[in-house]
Amino acid sequence: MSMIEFHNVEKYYGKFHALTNINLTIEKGETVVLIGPSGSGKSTLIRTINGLESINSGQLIVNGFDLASKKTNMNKIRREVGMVFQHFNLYNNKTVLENIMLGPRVVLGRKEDENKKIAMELLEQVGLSEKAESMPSMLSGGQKQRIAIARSLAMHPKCILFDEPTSALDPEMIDDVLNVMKQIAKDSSMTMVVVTHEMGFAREVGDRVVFMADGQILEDDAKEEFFDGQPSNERARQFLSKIIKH
Ligand SMILES: Nc1ncnc2c1ncn2[C@@H]1O[C@H](COP(=O)(O)OP(=O)(O)OP(=O)(O)O)[C@@H](O)[C@H]1O
Repeated sequence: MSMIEFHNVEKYYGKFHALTNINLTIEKGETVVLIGPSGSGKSTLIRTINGLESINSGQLIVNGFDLASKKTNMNKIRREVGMVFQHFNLYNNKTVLENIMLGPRVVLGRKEDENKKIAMELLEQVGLSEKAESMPSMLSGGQKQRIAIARSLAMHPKCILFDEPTSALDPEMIDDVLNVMKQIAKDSSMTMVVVTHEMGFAREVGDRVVFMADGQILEDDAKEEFFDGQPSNERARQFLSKIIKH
């Protein structure tokens, strides 16, 4: 069974056609990088996977569950599919440790000792053990994003969606966050869908690159094909040469 399957998916915002005939299958353990110009529908696509946006037609299956079916428990989908946002979305009135422990305590009922142990291990994994008792306002953007990643991992998701996780960061913070993401990508059991312009990340740990424009998927290639060959789509080629230049 694949982790994510889009079949002929359409999405409208009012009359605006945001996603057109999306067909995309993502296997368990794959890291897929989604690229494309601003407004091409990348965020919309990624947000349909955990139900933050609904679809208008077609079929979207996540870990075997049909998201359009009333029988599907969306809370279960959101437990299994984590999300990391551009602007972190941490609870600013809670310590770093509390930010990480809250979801597992409330949603999973994880016992306090075990919850704390897992949270501390994750803080170590993202290189921020010494920040456990800090408030998010005391952290840099890159540190906040690493905490947001740890918080997502604490739920033991099967899949994590990353929506431009480094685009709000100062350049010197970006590598710290990408390194944490690369570590996660190397864990072969985790499925990752990443909207990013960081082609170094795609080259190093991506399995596939998907190019979108105007709400459509115009290119879906294995990484080697995308970078070492040439995307067959003209717009994808132009986009690639533009982002690689900058
Ligand atoms: N809630 C909404 N209501 C109406 N239109 C929307 C809404 N959200 C997004 N759109 C429109 O849908 C299109 C796709 O937006 P989306 O955010 O998915 O693109 P994107 O590729 O992620 O862009 P960016 O790289 O700038 O974040 C855009 O034209 C946007 O204006």
